[in-house]
Amino acid sequence: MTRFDYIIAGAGSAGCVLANRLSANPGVSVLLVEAGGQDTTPLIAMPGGATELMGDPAYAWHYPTRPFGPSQQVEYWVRGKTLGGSSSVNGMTYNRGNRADYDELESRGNPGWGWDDMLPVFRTIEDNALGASDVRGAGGPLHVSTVDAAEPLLEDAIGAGTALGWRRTRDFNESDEERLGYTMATIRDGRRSSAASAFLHPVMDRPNLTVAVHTVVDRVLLEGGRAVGVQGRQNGQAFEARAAREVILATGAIVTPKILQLSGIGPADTLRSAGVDVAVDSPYVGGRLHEHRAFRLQFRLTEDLGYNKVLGTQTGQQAAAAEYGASRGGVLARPPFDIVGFFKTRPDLERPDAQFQLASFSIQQLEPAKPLELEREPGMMCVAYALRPDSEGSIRITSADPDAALDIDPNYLATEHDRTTSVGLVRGLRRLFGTEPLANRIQHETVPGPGVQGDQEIIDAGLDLGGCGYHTVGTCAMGPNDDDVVDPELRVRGVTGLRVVDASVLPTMVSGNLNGPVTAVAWRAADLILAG
Ligand SMILES: Cc1cc2nc3c(=O)[nH]c(=O)nc-3n(C[C@H](O)[C@H](O)[C@H](O)COP(=O)(O)OP(=O)(O)OC[C@H]3O[C@@H](n4cnc5c(N)ncnc54)[C@H](O)[C@@H]3O)c2cc1C
Repeated sequence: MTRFDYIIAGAGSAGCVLANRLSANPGVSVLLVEAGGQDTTPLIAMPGGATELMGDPAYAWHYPTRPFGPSQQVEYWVRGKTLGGSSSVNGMTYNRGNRADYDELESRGNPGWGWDDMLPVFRTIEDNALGASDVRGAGGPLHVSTVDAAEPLLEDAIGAGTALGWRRTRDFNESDEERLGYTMATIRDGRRSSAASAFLHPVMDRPNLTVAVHTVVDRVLLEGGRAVGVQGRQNGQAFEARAAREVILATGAIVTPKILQLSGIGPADTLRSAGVDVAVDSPYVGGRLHEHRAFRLQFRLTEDLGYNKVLGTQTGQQAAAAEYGASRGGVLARPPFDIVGFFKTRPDLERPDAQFQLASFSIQQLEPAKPLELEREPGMMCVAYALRPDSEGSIRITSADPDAALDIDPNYLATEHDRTTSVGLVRGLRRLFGTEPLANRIQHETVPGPGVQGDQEIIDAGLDLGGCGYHTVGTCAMGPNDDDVVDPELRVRGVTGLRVVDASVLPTMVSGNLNGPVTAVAWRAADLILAG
């Protein structure tokens, strides 16, 4: 059996940062364990490969949820399964969330997580093409740029937003007002900047860092109330490794609570009914889950504009690939969503409560765990969600067998806040698409369609035709109370030598997409771990 100072489970957004930071001291040995394989496929570096990767079981996990909504559909929650984790398959939109999000985290009893602590972290990790400023970083490992596209259709969409009073911006992270513009993304010069390319590959040759791919962690080894290692399978064979200092779970907000529960740390009733001995009765492991419910709107265009024509046929795809190969340019060098915007669903709000992302293509009805298919006719798609949902779902094991399906209950739109905000956001987006100069480009709404008008109809359509935001948080949330899963230093309560560092530690949703925030959480967590 092998022994290391630190074992990090999961080489995703958080795990790659931790591996980089913890192995910086050559006197410390680090094992990074990843269930997926190497990230060598060119589809990862090419931004346009994201939609293909999401449907490919070699690079993505597909976790089924409980049936929900009017049609009792089962939804598949996608996560990255390779070095870089979800940052290798995600949509690359770069948002950090705002001052108020982090200040709230701190005011809930988590010292050191407020904006004044986190802004310097973001500035350290960023290499923003807009250059350094009071609120931006340059020269850091993570490449970020605003992917402009001076296309008439997109310009008209931005024009409609500014006509509604939303500010046009090139840096969404500068302010928290109503704003829209071309997507700021973890892309530079036509290449994705994943957590692996930014933080892991540059240090892979350190002799004190071991990276074990195709290695699944099933359980944390506990001895006398201390985490002493991990147990799992490597290429199908039993695998065990020991940690002299700490085990750190960074397997993401779906799997980290699963591993804790399989290790006997979780709600006693869940563990007992799954046949797992209870080591620590920790009631909120897997609970307090928050996820964005993304509503989808689609529109038919009056002219043959947008990407359906280019990417909807094999010839068009080949031409786009040739353009990308020749110059790393064209549509495949862009993030899936061209425009991002934030707005208020009610004028009296202090800050935006809705986010949308707009693409100049439209998709056929989603099929579980299948690549997206584009429509043939010209269309635009918009996905949007209530920024800070407070409905609480859960993730529970159903058996002591690590291969058994999880019980994932999204519990979407369970609160009045989430329902009202979601209805407001759909109405706000219809206003955007009905405003000139964009209105002139729109023939009609195809999804959910003009017949869907009442509040309940809008909510039902969002549940049946929308999707998850891929932003699960809260399942091992930090907090000051005895029953919070981890303390503000991300140590798992009830045992020693064990931390959680990934999206699951955030007790509330940050206002936006999650890759940037998780990267920053991991950077700060590394400081805490190194400080002992
Ligand atoms: C399809 C998709 C699109 C997204 N789009 C965006 C976007 O545009 N912008 C944005 O900011 N955010 C986006 N996100 C969200 C963001 O990427 C994630 O929130 C973030 O990457 C989560 O980081 P993490 O470290 O918590 O987990 P992950 O990055 O998911 O890492 C977890 C890692 O653990 C590994 N693992 C899982 N189980 C085991 C096991 N048992 N043993 C060992 N290893 C295991 C996984 O393979 C993975 O590599 C998207 C996410 C997805 C899935």
